[in-house]
Amino acid sequence: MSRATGPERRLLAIYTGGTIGMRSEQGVLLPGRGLANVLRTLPMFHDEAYAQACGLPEDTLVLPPTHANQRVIYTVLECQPLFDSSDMTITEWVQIAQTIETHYEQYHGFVILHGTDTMAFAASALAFVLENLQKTVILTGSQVPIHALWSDGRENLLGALLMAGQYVIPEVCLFFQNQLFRGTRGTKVDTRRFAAFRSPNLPPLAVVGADVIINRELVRRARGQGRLVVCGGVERDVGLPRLYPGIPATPVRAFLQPPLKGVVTETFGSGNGPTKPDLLQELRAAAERGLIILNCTHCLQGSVTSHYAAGMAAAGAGIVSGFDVTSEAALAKLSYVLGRPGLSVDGRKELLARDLWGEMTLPAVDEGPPPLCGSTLRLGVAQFLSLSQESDAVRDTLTPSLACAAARAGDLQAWQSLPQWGHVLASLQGTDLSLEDFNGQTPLHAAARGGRAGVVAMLLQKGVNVDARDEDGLSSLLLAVRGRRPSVIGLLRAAGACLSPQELEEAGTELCRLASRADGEGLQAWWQAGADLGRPGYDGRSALLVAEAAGNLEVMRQLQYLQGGAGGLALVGLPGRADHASEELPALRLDPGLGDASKGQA
Ligand SMILES: NC(=O)C[C@H](N)C(=O)O
Repeated sequence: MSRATGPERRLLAIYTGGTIGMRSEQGVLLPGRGLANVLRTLPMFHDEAYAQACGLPEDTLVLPPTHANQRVIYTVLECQPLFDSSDMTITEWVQIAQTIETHYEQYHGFVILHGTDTMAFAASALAFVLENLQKTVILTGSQVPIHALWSDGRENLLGALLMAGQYVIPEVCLFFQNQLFRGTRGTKVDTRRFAAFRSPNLPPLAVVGADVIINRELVRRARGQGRLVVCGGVERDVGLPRLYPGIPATPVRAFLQPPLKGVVTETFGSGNGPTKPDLLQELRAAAERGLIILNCTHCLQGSVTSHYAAGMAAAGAGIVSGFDVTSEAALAKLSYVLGRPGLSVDGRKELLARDLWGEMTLPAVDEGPPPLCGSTLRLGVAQFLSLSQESDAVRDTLTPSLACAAARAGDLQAWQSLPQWGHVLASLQGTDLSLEDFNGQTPLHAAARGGRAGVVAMLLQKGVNVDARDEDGLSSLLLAVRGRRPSVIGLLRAAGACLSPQELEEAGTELCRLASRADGEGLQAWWQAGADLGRPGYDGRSALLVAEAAGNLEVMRQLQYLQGGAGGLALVGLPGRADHASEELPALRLDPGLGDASKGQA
């Protein structure tokens, strides 16, 4: 991810329909034409004086200048026909992808105005079919038409334009209510509220408040170097049945018949389904015919596992686990994988089981040796760096990044034991332990972010600057808070690290967001870092009020306790692990009815 430079950024806004541009006719909402004309009348969307001074064409609009005095110039391409997104299919999404392909070289980024009802399906489909994507693509829309007095459309569209105009995030994303989600991770969760989307299994890529906070570690690198390619050959004969308790075998058999080529089954809990022999027999028979079955859970959060005998694994090896993929992304992935030419059934299953574009989290496997030792490539680099004087310049360039990578992997000890790293180690242990990588991050940032308490302790002991800020002004403490790293937070605080006045001020809104999501661990991290949990968010409400409004009783109790209000609750550190171990400790948890002796450990 990088910040876009240059005074003018050109975007193509593809308007496909959806509530954002709808008009009411005889009491119902219908897609409305002429969105660009509406935008032209709104000063936040168009600076007429600038457009005239530059002689911009009629169909081209320009936003007022950004903070960095950049201009986002955008052209609205209105599709014909416009859709309520309930009528959109993969055919339309492939057409949108082709439109992007046609105009790819002319624009820095793309915004797609789309109905919210199927926006998560659309974002997922685009994410799979746009290969070698190196520019930002953002879908947005609204719950209320943009021309209404009280509408979320203006904020969503402006946010999407500003994000696509100012940042190169080479992914298909979904922007709603100040949050930028990975397109394959979003899902619509509310029919009316402005916060209509969530990304239950992946934090947002960016959150927009007074500042734009980018979760850099989540943003994927541009895929491929080549030209953008649209994979139009997607399979349309795919289905998404949801199992329910007592589902008879007959409708399942009927559903699985040809020409269907693949299904995403929405199963219970962690991927379980009924174990009735006749039902399992239907699934097995379909798998043997070559029908591909991708199993995902109907739960909003969490992953398919093989913990239960009732798991779909009982149906035989034919079923592929979708882990924590959303149903929307699973369906798009199935269409994409089945549409790939020249693959065997097993080849397709193998592809489905892989995380292709960040759509799912694979279970942690035994990580083996830490990433910085043992790899042939890295040993090769080490050898190269320790060669001779000619390599000094290269070594100096690479050392900061290597130091950060080592710190993040928690691997300094293993590193020390490798003689080839002598050169690098010497510079790391020399005068400048605060070596900055290309993002301005120091090894302390990297270790804090990775939860490497052992490395943090070592670096602090060697006297690194505890308050160093990276290029975005972020401190190691803030990274540890965001990553919920209690041991690291403890170490940094003990070394005198403090959140900056600005970080403290912004904490209010973040605390409210965590409270609304019942994220006790996140709240505790802020508290541990010294944030005032009573600080109000952007709308003047405190986290406690937000938790109350959301009915999050446990969080209310936690907040009351942490703010010193409630009795009878205690913070309990996990036994025997409260010291500064070399790895991050599990978060402290709240247990009712225990003494508060361990609070100090937090
Ligand atoms: N809010 C919306 O956009 C809903 C509308 N029915 C659509 O998906 O097109």
